[in-house]
Amino acid sequence: MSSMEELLAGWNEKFRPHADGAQLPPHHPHCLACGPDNPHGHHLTVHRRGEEVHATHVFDERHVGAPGIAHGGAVATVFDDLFGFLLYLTGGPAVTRKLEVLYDSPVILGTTYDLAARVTRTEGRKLFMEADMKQLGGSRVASASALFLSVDVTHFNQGMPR
Ligand SMILES: CCCCCCCC(=O)SCCNC(=O)CCNC(=O)[C@H](O)C(C)(C)COP(=O)(O)OP(=O)(O)OC[C@H]1O[C@@H](n2cnc3c(N)ncnc32)[C@H](O)[C@@H]1OP(=O)(O)O
Repeated sequence: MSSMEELLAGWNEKFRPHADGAQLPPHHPHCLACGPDNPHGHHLTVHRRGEEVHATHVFDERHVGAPGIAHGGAVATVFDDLFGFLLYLTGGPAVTRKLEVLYDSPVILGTTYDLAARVTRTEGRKLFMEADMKQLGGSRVASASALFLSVDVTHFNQGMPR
């Protein structure tokens, strides 16, 4: 099965309503952040909590930037993908148009972090989102804001081999 077929497989299942507390399905098996079959991936597991999505995550040596510290791009990857799970609550596909990350403190490898994301405003096709990453029961280490734009499923045809 191609990655595109994997993305579209169960599309209706992905965008059906998900109960509060439910674990949300990965975008597709090889997704860099949430795909269970991607050996380089973050294997993010995400749950719905009310109108938010939540995850806990431990960055490891595959995500290293400075020694012992997560690469800023890896942190951004996790935020971007977490925003992608909010689409299961808003009910349709959208893609990142703008992503901004504020790095408050180094994200330390081997440490468990709590992440939460929410939609703050919608305006036509525009979805404005915010997220934060905190030490367990502790202070914020990073936050992010994003603009996603709703797209038709044909958007993803652009990834098909030519
Ligand atoms: C199934 C889901 C998986 C989710 C995985 C996790 C998320 C991802 O990693 S997605 C991958 C990364 N993102 C991408 O590849 C997207 C690449 N970009 C594109 O394809 C296009 O630019 C796309 C589709 C986003 C937008 O294109 P297009 O439809 O032409 O929109 P565009 O005309 O630029 O903008 C639409 C509206 O947004 C507004 N807008 C655009 N950029 C901004 C901005 N930075 N700030 C505020 N408004 C903006 C525009 O002004 C316009 O407003 P209006 O309709 O009121 O005039």
